[in-house]
Amino acid sequence: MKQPVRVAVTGAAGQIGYSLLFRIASGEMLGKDQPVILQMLEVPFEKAQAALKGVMMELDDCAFPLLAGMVGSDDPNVAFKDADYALLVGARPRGPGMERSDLLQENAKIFTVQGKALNDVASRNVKVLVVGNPANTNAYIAMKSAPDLPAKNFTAMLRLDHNRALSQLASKTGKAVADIETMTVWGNHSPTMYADYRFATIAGASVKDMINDEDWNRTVFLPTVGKRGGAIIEARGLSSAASAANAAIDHMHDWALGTNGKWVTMGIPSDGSYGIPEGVMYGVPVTCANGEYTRVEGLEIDAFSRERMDFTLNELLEERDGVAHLLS
Ligand SMILES: NC(=O)c1ccc[n+]([C@@H]2O[C@H](COP(=O)([O-])OP(=O)(O)OC[C@H]3O[C@@H](n4cnc5c(N)ncnc54)[C@H](O)[C@@H]3O)[C@@H](O)[C@H]2O)c1
Ligand SMILES: O=C(O)C[C@H](O)C(=O)O
Repeated sequence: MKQPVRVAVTGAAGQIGYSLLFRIASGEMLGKDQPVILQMLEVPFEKAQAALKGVMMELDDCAFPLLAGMVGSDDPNVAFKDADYALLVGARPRGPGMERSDLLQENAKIFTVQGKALNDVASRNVKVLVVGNPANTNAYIAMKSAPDLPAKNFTAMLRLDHNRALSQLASKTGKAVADIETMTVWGNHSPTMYADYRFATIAGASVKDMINDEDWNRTVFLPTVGKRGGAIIEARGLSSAASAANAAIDHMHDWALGTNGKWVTMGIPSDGSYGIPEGVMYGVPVTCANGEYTRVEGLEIDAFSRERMDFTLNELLEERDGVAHLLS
């Protein structure tokens, strides 16, 4: 049996937490041979702490063979202690009619505190995934607040957008989701994201040629994928939870266990390639192996793609400027 690893999850009593924790404890994230210790963080309010206790009681009641221990806390220094993985979910979610920028200031403060705590107490190899919105900028803030940890350890979740794009393409082409390869989503997890199927293939054939409808790409596909989060909020009255938890599982699973050469999308700090300034937390195609991600390099960027990639970049640069005062 492997030694247990420590998985910290913030916002553990929230909607996404409720869809996420049981799957981590059952081995869906890190493998059916990997014991885990769950270290769960919630806000220091009676209602949230009581709800967290209830979640922990239910985790107990599942008698998961891989659940080697549990910690519930309102202190980031306890929840992140020696953490090997940290899923930063806890944040205020967007309600109907709200844009992510409305949440920026409020949530930014959370991620300076949590970045510092990760810096102080987490494993030096901790893999951090930020889910709480605005995810890219929150990940950027956490990374900047943790100067002693490698910047590459901090990532933002674009996987839900990636999965949404796959489903739309499967439906359009009448093919199976599992058969679609080399799809990506560039930029910010927001409606400005650029879901790009120019390189995507199904059984070696080009998806772009198969669809052969640039108007559909621009007027149906891109807005559908980009605004899907808002559409779900309108329909449910709450932001996506099970699909978001599923994407978080996919992201961490692939980062830890590898993608066998398959492309997935991760928000990672830019190295300056594709004209994205260094350090910006930007969605790009990656492959994963041996616990590391590697950016897919050298893709051709045409004029339309450049425009879309710069548009989402500019939003990220504005968000970055909006939180600069918290990082000085
Ligand atoms: N990146 C994505 O693709 C994606 C997708 C869906 C939702 N989200 C975001 O995920 C976040 C969580 O969504 P949810 O539906 O679970 O919300 P929720 O309100 O149901 O749960 C959030 C939980 O976080 C807790 N929390 C708030 N601040 C905290 C802090 N400082 N430390 C620890 N816990 C804290 C709250 O008490 C609450 O229990 C939101 O920001 C939402 O917008 C991101
Ligand atoms: O848009 C939101 O706030 C919810 C979430 O980010 C989503 O994409 O479903």
